[in-house]
Amino acid sequence: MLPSIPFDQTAAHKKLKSHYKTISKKHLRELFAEDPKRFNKFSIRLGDILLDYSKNRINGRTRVYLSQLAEECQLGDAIEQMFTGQKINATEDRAVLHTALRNRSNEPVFVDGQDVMPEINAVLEKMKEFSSKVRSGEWKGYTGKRITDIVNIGIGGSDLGPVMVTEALKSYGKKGLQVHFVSNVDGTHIAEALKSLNPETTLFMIASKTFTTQETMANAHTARQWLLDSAEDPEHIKKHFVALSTNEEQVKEFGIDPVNMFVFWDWVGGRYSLWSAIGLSIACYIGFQNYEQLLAGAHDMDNHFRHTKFERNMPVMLGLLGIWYNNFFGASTEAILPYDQYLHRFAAYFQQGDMESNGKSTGRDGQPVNYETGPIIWGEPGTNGQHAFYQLIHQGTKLVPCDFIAPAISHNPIGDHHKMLLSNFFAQTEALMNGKTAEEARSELEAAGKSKEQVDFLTPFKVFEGNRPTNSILVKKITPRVLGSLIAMYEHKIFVQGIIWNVFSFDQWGVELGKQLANKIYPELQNDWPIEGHDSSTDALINQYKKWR
Ligand SMILES: O=P(O)(O)OC[C@H]1O[C@H](O)[C@H](O)[C@@H](O)[C@@H]1O
Repeated sequence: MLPSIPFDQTAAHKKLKSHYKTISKKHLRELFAEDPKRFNKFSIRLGDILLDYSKNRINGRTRVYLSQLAEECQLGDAIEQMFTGQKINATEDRAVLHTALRNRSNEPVFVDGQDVMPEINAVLEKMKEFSSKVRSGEWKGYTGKRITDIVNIGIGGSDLGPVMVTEALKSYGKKGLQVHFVSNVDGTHIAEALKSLNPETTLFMIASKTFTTQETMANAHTARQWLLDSAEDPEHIKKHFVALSTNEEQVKEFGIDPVNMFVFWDWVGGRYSLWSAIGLSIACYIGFQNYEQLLAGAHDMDNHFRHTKFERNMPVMLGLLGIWYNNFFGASTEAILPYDQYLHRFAAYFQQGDMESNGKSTGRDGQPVNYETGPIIWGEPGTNGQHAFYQLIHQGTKLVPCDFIAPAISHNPIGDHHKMLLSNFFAQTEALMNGKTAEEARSELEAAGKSKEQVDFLTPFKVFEGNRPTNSILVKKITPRVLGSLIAMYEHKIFVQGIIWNVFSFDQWGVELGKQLANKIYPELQNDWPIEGHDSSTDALINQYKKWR
């Protein structure tokens, strides 16, 4: 059982609160001037990943207090509880073992006294065999042709991870094999996906932990009908449908041969499932060896997280810095800004990862928390974001701590593109930190030949306060291994924060209400009679819809 320690009542919280009064008056420029070794002090290197967190509004003392906060909240014990299969997801009475899925050491991990590694390895072996058959063309469709297109049908965690990773590792993708993702119950999604596909060469992966999710089941049935419209004989389904799920009964009921089922377990959270059978589309697309590298990268980060003291621990420091801004500076959002077009779904992926995990307001003691918990996560790749929303980050009234991520080596070294991209990456964090003083703005305007009146008028608009905190995550190259480490780093950051905020990070009760209400309204839409019984707004909207459809 995880401890339940209200974080705002810890001694470290008190210290941080009064320390904040000093630090918040300091400009990052001053902090850098005071300490020439700042980068050395506040950066961590792990293999091909460098985390520079020196451009944060902290000094050595801040880090000491933040680490004390983690100690007081018994983070170390909580980490051990997760890795050793304790049922830390208490509201669902489940262990949390995505780390076992990528446990390349193969050391036993026990749940209820049973080692889970043999079954994990068996599924990985099955994924290896299957993916190599699909890639080599040995796996054939109902007319004997090789598979050219994989359609993953799933939503939430059964979609976002595979989408993000296959996009991020596109340069490792197999030629002649396309992956498509259908998630939305909006018929447009599947209709558009199927438009260009040939049933003879298309393989569907029905990805659903529960195999009861409305959207996924609706899309899966539509896909099955689409296949049968051409293949006719239901016997052919087994050549074109596989299931990735924990629910064997429902898979059978749908008509997928259990031989074509890739299982995982209730101790894999949906938003942490790309390391499980849910990763099959990834393994087929980039090849099993590369998929194993992804797992290995995550395992590297797992080891680092589990065995490194807090002050040198990437996920711990990222988590603590997030708490520093969220709970002491009052920042309510965090931006993730990858300077890598391949990572264009990275922020979207962690919107679910973070917001579904820590978007909670009940403490582990069952009491409402009276402090802020999970932030709003958002972001887009640079440099696009610079021309869209960076104005607010630079000069708006809100504090937006940002993570900047970039690879030193591009997969597409065309001309000077990468140098231009990276010059923007470096320039942005520098500008956010330093800002521009009124004097600097004035002299720039004067140098540009502006009149005295123009200089007086324009100067206030050209001033940048700076002092905007950023983390820079510079990696050598976005390889499967580096990506695996990056994903695991953010997963563990979320874990750290959930422990300290005293919430349960691995359930998602908040998603249920919408589902329940939609299920109630769905039958009301089956006829054209006006309805009543909801509030006046909902009644009127439904009735207008019935008139218009
Ligand atoms: O994999 P499934 O059982 O179909 O669930 C898909 C998704 O359903 C819900 O929205 C949950 O909140 C998500 O965490 C989950 O990933």
